[in-house]
Amino acid sequence: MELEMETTKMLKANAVRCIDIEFEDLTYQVTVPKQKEKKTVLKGISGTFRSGELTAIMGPSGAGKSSLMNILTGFTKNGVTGNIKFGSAAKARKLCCYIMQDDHFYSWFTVEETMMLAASLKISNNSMPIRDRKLLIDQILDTLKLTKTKHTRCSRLSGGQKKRLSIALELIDNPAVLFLDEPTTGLDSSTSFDTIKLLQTLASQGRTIVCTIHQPSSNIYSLFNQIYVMSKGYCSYQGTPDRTVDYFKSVGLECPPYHNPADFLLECVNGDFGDYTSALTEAAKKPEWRHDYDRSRSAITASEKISEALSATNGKHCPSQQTPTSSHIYPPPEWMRLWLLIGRCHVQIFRDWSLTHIKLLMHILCAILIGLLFGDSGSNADKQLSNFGSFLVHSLYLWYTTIMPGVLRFPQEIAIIKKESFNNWYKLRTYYLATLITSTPVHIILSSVYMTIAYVMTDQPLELDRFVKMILTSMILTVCADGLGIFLGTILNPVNGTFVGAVATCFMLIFSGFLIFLNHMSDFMRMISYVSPIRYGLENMVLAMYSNNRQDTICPDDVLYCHFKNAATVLKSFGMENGNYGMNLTILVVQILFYKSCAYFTLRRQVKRQ
Ligand SMILES: Nc1ncnc2c1ncn2[C@@H]1O[C@H](COP(=O)(O)OP(=O)(O)OP(=O)(O)O)[C@@H](O)[C@H]1O
Repeated sequence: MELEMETTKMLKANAVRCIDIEFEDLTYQVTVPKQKEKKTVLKGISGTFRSGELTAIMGPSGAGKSSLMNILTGFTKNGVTGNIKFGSAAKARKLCCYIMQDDHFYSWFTVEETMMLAASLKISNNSMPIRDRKLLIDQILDTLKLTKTKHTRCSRLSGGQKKRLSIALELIDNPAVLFLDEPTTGLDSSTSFDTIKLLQTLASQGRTIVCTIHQPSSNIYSLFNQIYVMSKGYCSYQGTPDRTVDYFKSVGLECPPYHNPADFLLECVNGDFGDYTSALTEAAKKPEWRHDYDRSRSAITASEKISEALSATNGKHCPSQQTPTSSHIYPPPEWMRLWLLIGRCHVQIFRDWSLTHIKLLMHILCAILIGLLFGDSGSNADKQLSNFGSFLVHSLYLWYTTIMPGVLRFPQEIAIIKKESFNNWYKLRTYYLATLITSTPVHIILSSVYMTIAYVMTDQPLELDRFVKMILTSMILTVCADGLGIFLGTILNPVNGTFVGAVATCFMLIFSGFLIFLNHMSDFMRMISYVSPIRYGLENMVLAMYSNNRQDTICPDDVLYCHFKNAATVLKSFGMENGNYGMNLTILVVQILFYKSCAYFTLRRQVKRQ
């Protein structure tokens, strides 16, 4: 009761727009590899999900429940025929939100912070000032019994609290239609009941709420307004829970006394009492079993009727589909969302100390270790070959420590990105840009710290232009590694991504011009080496140190002959005398743009995938 009152209070500020979903003769075909004929997943099903009602889609595994949800939410478009109508709304997709089975949040944020950010991403300052947004959040959290967890980090919430937070986040902009994929999975019976009761309350205020559910208990089953049963791609029943037993009796299936009708229903469509699929499919088409039988005979629209009923019984208001909403909530402009997402990424970087602090510490320690290992190789004419080796170590170290986290970045976040971009929190390109804007400075800082320490410790010439060129090369090479890493992360799973990343790095190393000098490669092999970013990085480090009239290095007194004393000799011996620093840098930048653009398109493909 208290729950209902609070929800009503919240919704006074934001009236719900009533949207009925009607679909007719919906067919969905998929191509199955190695099979000539297409597989028909949905076989001409029809139905209506009314606003103000809570509908459960039930059926055995493989019946087509998720396929139906994905089609209605707009996730699946290919292979679908039939008509789908979302009331009178032109842009139906924008009115729905989809709460997926698993609840994914950024673990470093508290419930309140997550809600506040979602509110800022969904509601512009002009349509609701920040003070009102805070009030709205408090009301939603109160309604969903999450007030006590306001300052708890999302990762520490229980399963039921996570589910309620998922719902709370989507309630911020008061969607007209909510789809939920198995909202009770993983919850105990009491929490499951509370969750469905909450959905029932939210539906009774005018929303259209549709969820898939497996084997609900009898008390949960009775909370639904409509049950839509699917079996083998057909609709086997669409009616109220209380008429289920009579319905199955009409086709000769008698429910034993004291048996949960939901269990009986599943046993029937599972074929436990024989194959009744065609009998049930035919019976389900009869209007008298449909839950909206009376309404379909009435002249007034369903929404108006619900609106009337709600006004009469609960005093709640549900505007007609033709009437605009009483309150206008506008999303903020995309640049504002970009700003907010940059803020979120920054907070995440600083709170996830493993991401930045450990990396920084490792870079410092490794630079010192490598510095100690190579000693005065930068100035000692007898150690110039080792100095060349140190450049390869720098290139490889920066490349490897960047590409691997890159491979893992998006797979970890894909579920959150999918959820947030699908539910219109932001456009994918805004999110992608925000991650690039925040991650690039981190790579620049980390590579500069590493290279500065290594440069000084290996006794390289203390000339500003050479130092700047060295730092610039290491920065660009690091950002390039990040580009390839995220590209691999968007096309491969983490296991394959790390494997392919490691193999690609090995080949880039082979073609870098150190293990086999560029002038020792055949023309064809040298052409392949032009693909390797490590080649350009290494060549640029060598050019930064040895080109532009570099003074001879010092040959120690105890060494008779130092072949690499002269910088020109070094360049000639390694086949880099014709190298062009600016050109190499440009090629690296082009590679960065290529990898990062490809990564965006592959990420978009992944996000759009079911
Ligand atoms: N893109 C696809 N390619 C091949 N088969 C598919 C595709 N999409 C769905 N199917 C097949 O269609 C059938 C229905 O799948 P769907 O996921 O909709 O079932 P479901 O009722 O949601 O099952 P569950 O309850 O186990 O999640 C399954 O046999 C599935 O393998």
